[in-house]
Amino acid sequence: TQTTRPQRILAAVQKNATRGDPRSVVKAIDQFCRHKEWAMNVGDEKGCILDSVVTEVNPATVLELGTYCGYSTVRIASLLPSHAKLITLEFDPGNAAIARQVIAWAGLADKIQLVEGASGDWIPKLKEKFGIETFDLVFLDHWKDRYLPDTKLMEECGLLRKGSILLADNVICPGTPDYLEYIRNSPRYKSQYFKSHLEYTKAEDGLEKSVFLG
Ligand SMILES: CNc1ncnc2c1ncn2[C@@H]1O[C@H](/C=C/CNC(=O)c2cc(-c3ccc(F)cc3)cc(O)c2O)[C@@H](O)[C@H]1O
Ligand SMILES: [Mg+2]
Repeated sequence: TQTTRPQRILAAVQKNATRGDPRSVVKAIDQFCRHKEWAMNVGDEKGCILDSVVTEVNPATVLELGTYCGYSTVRIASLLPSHAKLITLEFDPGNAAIARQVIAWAGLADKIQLVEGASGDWIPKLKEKFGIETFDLVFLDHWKDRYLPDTKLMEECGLLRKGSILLADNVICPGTPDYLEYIRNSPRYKSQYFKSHLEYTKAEDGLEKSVFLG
């Protein structure tokens, strides 16, 4: 019977990556997606920008919206300080199951809390459920038409503090026009665009980094 793309990505990790070595997991997925089968991971080029932001922010608390196969989850968690926590939300059970195994292979399960559910349902519960005050860094990479409503929801739920960083993937391709318009014109954010390319292609894409001003 036919496997799914996430299942094929996991197989590539288990075949080519070293258990407990997050960078080898990242490399195995990038090799597979560049040479065998494209997939919507943030990828190696935008991944380097993600790495630099994570390193600069050195966050104690991270929220990721849209785990998919766990590529960016592993990439971010591999750079976090020992006490730091990453919560990642994924509502597709199949994708969540694959991501858990990718995260386990990387040896990062103790740093990552994968919550199987929809961002709209879970954002209002994160404080009480996980004892989170605010997030130092949020990585947005889920359905593109949900970036704006979920950002407003995070504001309303008091999950952002002065200095919290939002990093959004795909602001050009597929594009998040309503989010960009809001975040670039709001007096409550200072934004910066990092021009790059759509993962594993020559098409333009980029990341938008926004600081919440309180
Ligand atoms: C809405 N609330 C939500 N709560 C929890 N999880 C959610 C979610 N929305 C989506 N998800 C999950 O995130 C993932 C979805 C990601 C959506 N990403 C994209 O559509 C995307 C798409 C492209 C893309 C670009 C060009 C192209 F030709 C085709 C695709 C590139 C990317 O980098 C992308 O991130 C899935 O695993 C889905 O189940
Ligand atoms: Mg993306």
